[in-house]
Amino acid sequence: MKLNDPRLLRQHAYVNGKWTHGDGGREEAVVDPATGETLGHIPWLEAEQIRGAVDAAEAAFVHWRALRADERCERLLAWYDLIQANREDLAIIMTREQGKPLPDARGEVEYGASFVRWFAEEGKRTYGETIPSHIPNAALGTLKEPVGIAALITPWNFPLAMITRKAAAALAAGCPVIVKPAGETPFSALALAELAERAGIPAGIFNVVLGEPAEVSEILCAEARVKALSFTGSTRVGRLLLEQSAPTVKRVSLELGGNAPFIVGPDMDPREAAFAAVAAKFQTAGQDCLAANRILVHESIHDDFVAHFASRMAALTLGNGLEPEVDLGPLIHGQAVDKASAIVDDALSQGATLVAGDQSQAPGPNFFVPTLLTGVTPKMKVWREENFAPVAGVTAYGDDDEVIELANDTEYGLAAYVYTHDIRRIWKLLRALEYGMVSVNSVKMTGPPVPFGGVKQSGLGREGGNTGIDEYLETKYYCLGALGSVSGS
Ligand SMILES: NC(=O)c1ccc[n+]([C@@H]2O[C@H](COP(=O)([O-])OP(=O)(O)OC[C@H]3O[C@@H](n4cnc5c(N)ncnc54)[C@H](O)[C@@H]3O)[C@@H](O)[C@H]2O)c1
Ligand SMILES: N[C@@H](CC=O)C(=O)O
Repeated sequence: MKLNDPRLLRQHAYVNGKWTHGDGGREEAVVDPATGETLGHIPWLEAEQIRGAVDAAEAAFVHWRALRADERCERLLAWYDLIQANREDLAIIMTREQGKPLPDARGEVEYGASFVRWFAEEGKRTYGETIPSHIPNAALGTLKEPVGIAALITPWNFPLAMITRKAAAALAAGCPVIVKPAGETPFSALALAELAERAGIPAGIFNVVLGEPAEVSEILCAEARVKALSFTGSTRVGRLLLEQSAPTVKRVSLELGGNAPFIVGPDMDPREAAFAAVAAKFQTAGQDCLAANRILVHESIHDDFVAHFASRMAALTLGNGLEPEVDLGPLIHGQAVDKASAIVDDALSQGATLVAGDQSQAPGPNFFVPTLLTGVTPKMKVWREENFAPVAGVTAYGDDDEVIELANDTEYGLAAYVYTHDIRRIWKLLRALEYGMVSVNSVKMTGPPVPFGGVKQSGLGREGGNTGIDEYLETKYYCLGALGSVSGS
């Protein structure tokens, strides 16, 4: 891989400020999903080494939490500056290991860095409260204290931003972190570790452990010294980790799967709505928790919408993300392609219509040609499951009550899109949709100030915004009694 700074491509775990081999000699290859080329190898750490990361974090916590908030802020801003200074290398690493087009990877680096700057500042605003006392001669209040060691387990679809959105909040709050990135995309995490070290974040505060996923997660969940677990990934694994964290009663934050409805009202210009729906569906080749999977179009404009959607979709270029003009890269691996094919086959066997999506045109084994299905119904897998592929399903509906029922007919509740200019309809849908985030007439909805997260089986807690740091803080109540006469208490 050609980088301006080759030292950013690390092939070791990073524990207690040291680049670490696996004691057992186990390793995993990291493969470019566009070409099948092996980009490098990462070690799998053994159980004792994972516990060693917890020992290191425990020792380092004492000093990190004792720093003033503005001192932690300085280190985080130095990290932010280094991420920005190395953004092109970080984007290349990401495109090679994840497959997304280079402009999207640059966008993710920018997005990921923005959380570091945001939380560097938020760390200075972890205010406690003064409580009007009901106890004579006492002063009551709260302090905010770091929860302790945080384990951060992250997915492969956003290999950098899903780490910084958690790690920056935890570090700003005064917590050390142990990051377990996805095995498919470890190099972005390791490059972040290299830059954290250069930024002066002390040994033991930002650790990256690598290993067999179930093994590593089990150890981190079972460790009583790990006080918080923040996971982004599938609902299936999220449930498992929640269960594994129960015996040690951890603070658990879960950012899980989505199956977003995209609702188009009868008043919409079908072309405008179709272009927006294409943008909301095909980002990261559909491998996005916010992907507009279930497109619900009012029956009066359905046919026009579908025609515009199909022609916009046909203009998307599928290919290696390093090549210019590519809109969609590959899927992460062959199983993802198999899953997408099975979902399309299931829909067709139940009566859906394939408007476009000729897989014989795929430029390589991990590529999936953007696919449009109409006549999608709630019985189909393309409705029930998060397809995580460039497969769009369209369903016609008759009125607002019907579309609300359809949109909520899923175990997921992450994000929903609404396209209409009718203010009464907007308000009705906004209130009735069972989602953590509702975006009206805008595809873009995320960013540092946003409380990102889902309801139902899409997760627990919120990341980002003015509450994201709370996931890593404990509230300590104090009662100072016997103070003598306290004016106003
Ligand atoms: N809500 C959000 O903010 C958000 C953001 C990005 C991705 N996601 C979701 O992530 C999923 C895609 O990512 P993915 O395929 O990497 O998810 P995944 O659940 O398979 O993996 C996520 C992480 O868990 C680890 N893991 C996998 N199996 C495990 C097991 N049995 N025990 C413990 N750990 C295990 C993986 O190595 C990885 O680090 C989608 O469902 C997507 O919607 C959600
Ligand atoms: N696009 C999402 C990631 C989901 O996969 C985000 O912005 O967090």
